Amino acid sequence: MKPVKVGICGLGTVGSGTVNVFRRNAKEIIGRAGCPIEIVQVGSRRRKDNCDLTGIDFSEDIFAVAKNPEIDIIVELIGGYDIAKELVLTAIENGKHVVTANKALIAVHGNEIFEAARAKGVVVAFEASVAGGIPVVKAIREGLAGNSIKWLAGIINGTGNFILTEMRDKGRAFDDVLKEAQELGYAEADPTFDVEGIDAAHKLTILASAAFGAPLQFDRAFTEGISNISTIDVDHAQELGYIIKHLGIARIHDNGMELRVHPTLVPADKLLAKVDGVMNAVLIDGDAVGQTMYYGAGAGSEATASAVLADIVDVARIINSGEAAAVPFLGFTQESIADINVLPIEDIQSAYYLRILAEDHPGVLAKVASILSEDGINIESVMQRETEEHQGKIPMMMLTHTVVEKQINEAICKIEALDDVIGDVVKIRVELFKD
Ligand SMILES: NC(=O)C1=CN([C@@H]2O[C@H](COP(=O)(O)OP(=O)(O)OC[C@H]3O[C@@H](n4cnc5c(N)ncnc54)[C@H](O)[C@@H]3O)[C@@H](O)[C@H]2O)C=CC1
Ligand SMILES: N[C@@H](CC=O)C(=O)O
Ligand code: NA
Repeated sequence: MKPVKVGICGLGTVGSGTVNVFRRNAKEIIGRAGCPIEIVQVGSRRRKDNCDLTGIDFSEDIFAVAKNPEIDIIVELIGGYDIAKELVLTAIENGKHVVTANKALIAVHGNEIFEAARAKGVVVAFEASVAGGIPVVKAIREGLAGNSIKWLAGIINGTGNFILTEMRDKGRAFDDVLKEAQELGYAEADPTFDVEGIDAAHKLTILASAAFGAPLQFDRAFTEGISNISTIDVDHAQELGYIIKHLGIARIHDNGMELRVHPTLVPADKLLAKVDGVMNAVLIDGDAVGQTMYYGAGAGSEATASAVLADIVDVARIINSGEAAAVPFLGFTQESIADINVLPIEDIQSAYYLRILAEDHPGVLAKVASILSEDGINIESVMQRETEEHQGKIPMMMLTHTVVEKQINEAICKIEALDDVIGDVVKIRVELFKD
């Protein structure tokens, strides 16, 4: 059988991992694909010492790789929006199939890229773009194809989860842990994408579209990062029986879908609360199967290479069996993809954790409680703690029952207007994983 020839663009963390794992596991990979596979060319700014390129042509010009007539599959591992888009469209224009780990590219330009690929009859595969090595795109598109998916929630940024875990367990400083995540190759080229939730929102956008059969709508996602999480809230949440995790949540309703990324209190006994370090996990609720969870390394050189190579195997099989055998890009045929309105964050329903700093006067708690009760918000539990940091003042932590976000925001405005209340009220959403 004719060998399938691969060109890799970008020899960084993931690119070098892909070459190294391919060299190590070529026999199994080829055995699974059912045809010979060869990495014939690598394009990148520079070679890497940790990667043996013997027998592979090296070029500093990634566009030369994308146009190389010998190549069947272009693997885009340069990252970013603009040049990556031009590169992928050039590859498609030249009749190449594309494998990419670039969630920014798919979340923002995916609709256009898929259209170009469909017109040219080539495949765009992107398993590595969401949750690194976890085969979660495959799980949604294929394994759960018999379900109506109701919601999904996931820890989908390895860097952010690594930072939160190290801060909580070892008391390490935010910047120090971020620096380590960068050294380990977990972080994005611009690490604000990790800590401000943009990377997680890219991934959630992709998961939601595959789960619900809608076009990609990254610009409508609600995004809040982890940079404002304080150790006070991490500690108080734990006392209340919760762990703070940075979650991406997508949920379908009759009038639209939720698409939101933010720090979230997760009950400590839930599996998601126990997902630590660079690990990712995605919990998916399907009407037939119920809840299933997918867990594994969300970032890192070889873990991500694992997903890139699985896509190469899939595409090699398609090359040999015909395009008709390919799973549609978002799991649904183009004709059945339908627009779904993304609900504004004010319309979502959630339980909330509130931290209110007040003068230590009698009756403050009663005033706060009466505002909440007048606004129809039930309190689940209250905790007061004197701290050395806040002499003469008293932080009050509250958990509310589920309400519409607009309602809690109005109550917070009234609470902040009380004379006894100091500064802004801290609000963190609580997820109970119910329907
Ligand atoms: N590092 C990780 O754990 C994961 C990364 N990803 C994604 O994989 C992609 C690659 O990430 P990394 O390997 O971490 O990045 P990286 O920064 O380590 O590697 C990118 C490589 O591409 C080269 N490059 C970039 N632009 C170029 C250009 N115009 N011409 C020639 N060479 C160019 C760079 O020199 C570098 O060697 C990104 O889209 C990232 O979001 C996805 C999952 C996990
Ligand atoms: N920067 C990302 C890499 C994988 O997608 C992360 O930390 O999760
Ligand atoms: Na994946």
